[in-house]
This record gives sequence, structure tokens and C-alpha cells, in this order.
Amino acid sequence: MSETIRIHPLVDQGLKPSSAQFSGGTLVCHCKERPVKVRVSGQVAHDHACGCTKCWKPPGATFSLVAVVPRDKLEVIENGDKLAIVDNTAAIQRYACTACGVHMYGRIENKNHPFYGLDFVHPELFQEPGWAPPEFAAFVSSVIESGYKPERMGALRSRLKEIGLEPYDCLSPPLMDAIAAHGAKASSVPPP
Ligand SMILES: N[C@@H](CCC(=O)N[C@@H](CSCO)C(=O)NCC(=O)O)C(=O)O
Ligand SMILES: [Zn+2]
Ligand SMILES: [Zn+2]
Repeated sequence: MSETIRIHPLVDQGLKPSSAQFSGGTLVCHCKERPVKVRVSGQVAHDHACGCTKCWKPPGATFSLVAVVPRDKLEVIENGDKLAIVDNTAAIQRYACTACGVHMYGRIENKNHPFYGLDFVHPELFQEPGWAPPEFAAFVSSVIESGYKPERMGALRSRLKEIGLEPYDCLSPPLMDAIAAHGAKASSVPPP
């Protein structure tokens, strides 16, 4: 019998469409007492399933769900004293709840980074429905770094496609193009 392929509990039954009425909400960590709350005022962008080792995922998930919001649209509103940076050498400084381990947001402090100005969030933490669903799967090959068997990658990629998440081993082509364009601008490469 073939094994069930689990991507993430919120996409395994299919993608939920976004709501035109969604205008932001509150991200809440998993603590029963004094949960950390983060207010996001607006819809998320570039939501994706990420297979990298650094993004937070719930138990049993192979991928995280991660999206971006402008940093000025994000505010810690409750129990921010529980937050600590997971790795301050990483490009994305992820603020995790020190009690439950959930990552509440990731911030880029390097002004030269192509995504400076955007914060990374896990939309499944919204207490409200209607957030934009993931659009593609990123860093798919990276799941092997977390112990996923290389021989299962064909089936994993097929399942991602079946759900509607095109698999990429880095980010999607439009985002990779944006990163490259930022790099070209920074080094002032003249167009050919
Ligand atoms: N193979 C590595 C890849 C890690 C990685 O580069 N992750 C990306 C995507 S995170 C959300 O899209 C990244 O930009 N990381 C920067 C950072 O984490 O600071 C692995 O799996 O660890
Ligand atoms: Zn918590
Ligand atoms: Zn990631």
C-alpha cells in the first residue's frame, strides 16, 4: 500500500480560497496562557509552502506555510516579552515564542536584502479565516535535509502538483527574477 504523503495539515485536504473581505487579523501562538499576539493589518502576499529547515512548521507537517507582509503592517500587541530571536545570524530573524516554540514573525534587518521591508509570517496562526492560500512550494529538495527520503521525492512533487502547489527547489520564478533584478541593480550591471 502506498504511504500517505503529508504536506501540511491545512493543505492536505485541498487549498482554501482567500476572502476578499480579509483585511488582516491577529496571529496567535500556541500557548494556552499568555499567548503572544501579533496584529497584521492587511492581506498576506506570496504565501507558499516552504520545505526549508529554518521555517517553523506544526507537528507532522513536511512544509511550513509562510507568506510576507510589509513590516509597517505588523505589530506585536500582546505578550511580546515571550519572544526571542531564534538565530540572529540568519538573514530572516525569526521571533519565536520561548514557551511554545511557534515562530511569530521573521524580520530582515539588512537594508540591502532583496526582501528588506517585508516580514515573514505563518498565516495559519491567524485567528480569522480568509487569508490567501499558498501559491507554490519552495525549497522542496530541502526537505531531505530534515530527513525526508530522497526516493520519496518523486511522489512528494506529484502530490504537491496535485494540490496545485508547483514545486520549486528555491523560490518561484517571479521571486527569483525579483532577487536577480535586485542583484543586478546593486552591482549596476548594464543591460545587454
Ligand atoms: N536548504 C536550506 C535553505 C534555507 C533557505 O535558504 N531558506 C530560504 C527560504 S525561507 C522562506 O521562504 C531563506 O530565504 N532563508 C533565509 C533565512 O532563513 O534566513 C535549508 O533548508 O535550511
Ligand atoms: Zn507561545
Ligand atoms: Zn523556509
